[in-house]
Amino acid sequence: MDANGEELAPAVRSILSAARDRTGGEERVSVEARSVPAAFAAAEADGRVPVIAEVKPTSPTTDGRRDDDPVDLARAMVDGGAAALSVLTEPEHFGGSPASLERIRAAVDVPVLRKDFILTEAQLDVVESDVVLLIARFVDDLPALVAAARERGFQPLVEVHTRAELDRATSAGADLIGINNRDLARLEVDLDTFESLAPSVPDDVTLIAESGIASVADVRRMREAGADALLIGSAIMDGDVTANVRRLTSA
Ligand SMILES: O=P(O)(O)OC[C@@H](O)[C@@H](O)c1c[nH]c2ccccc12
Repeated sequence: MDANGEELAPAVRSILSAARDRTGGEERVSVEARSVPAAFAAAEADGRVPVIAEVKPTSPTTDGRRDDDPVDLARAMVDGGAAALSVLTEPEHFGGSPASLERIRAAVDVPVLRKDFILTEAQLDVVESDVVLLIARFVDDLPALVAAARERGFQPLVEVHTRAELDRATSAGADLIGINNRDLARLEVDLDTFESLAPSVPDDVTLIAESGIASVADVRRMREAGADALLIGSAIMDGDVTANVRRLTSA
């Protein structure tokens, strides 16, 4: 059971137990972050839908695995018009690594989000990135971790899936919020999640729709519901990533 009083999917329990075992960095990092709101505004000014394209070699809900060089994938996504990138650093269930993120961030000039299951302050010190994901459902002291991320120069992206988590995110001072359409208890995706929570998000928050966005119609649907940007993984990783990003950013 977790804080929501709901049993998590076995894959998610395994992810969390691995995350609890991972140590942090030795030294506190200090980041000069590339601005996410500026990157989204630049995409809009250029007529592109702001998309955060995700380098996700595999996942518990994906068949198979992509073994291309993550730097090649990242460059191809930027060529297709991605406003920012998300890079999985979770090694055991998503095929990611902090080293891939470091190489990708050195190779591109868009903001890079570190996608991982960060539970402790020391885990922030593993690698530099422009944005770090903090999952409201799993972080006990959200205000403390949001503050710790900002002290290091990161822009914290707080991920929520319910109204209660959204309230915790806003009271923790989050100004970059992602609504995850995937339910981590059952691993099912439902785009209604974004539509039902978005109206309760304060106007000054930069709001991202996450997961399950597969088509141009899905992109339009999330934009109409108030998404400033979209976080898209599987639909981009499946096939020609440049063409996929181009299609989804021109929606
Ligand atoms: O592949 P999708 O359905 O486009 O989803 C991307 C992203 O939202 C998803 O990978 C994700 C959302 N929140 C997470 C937390 C950890 C790991 C992964 C995720």
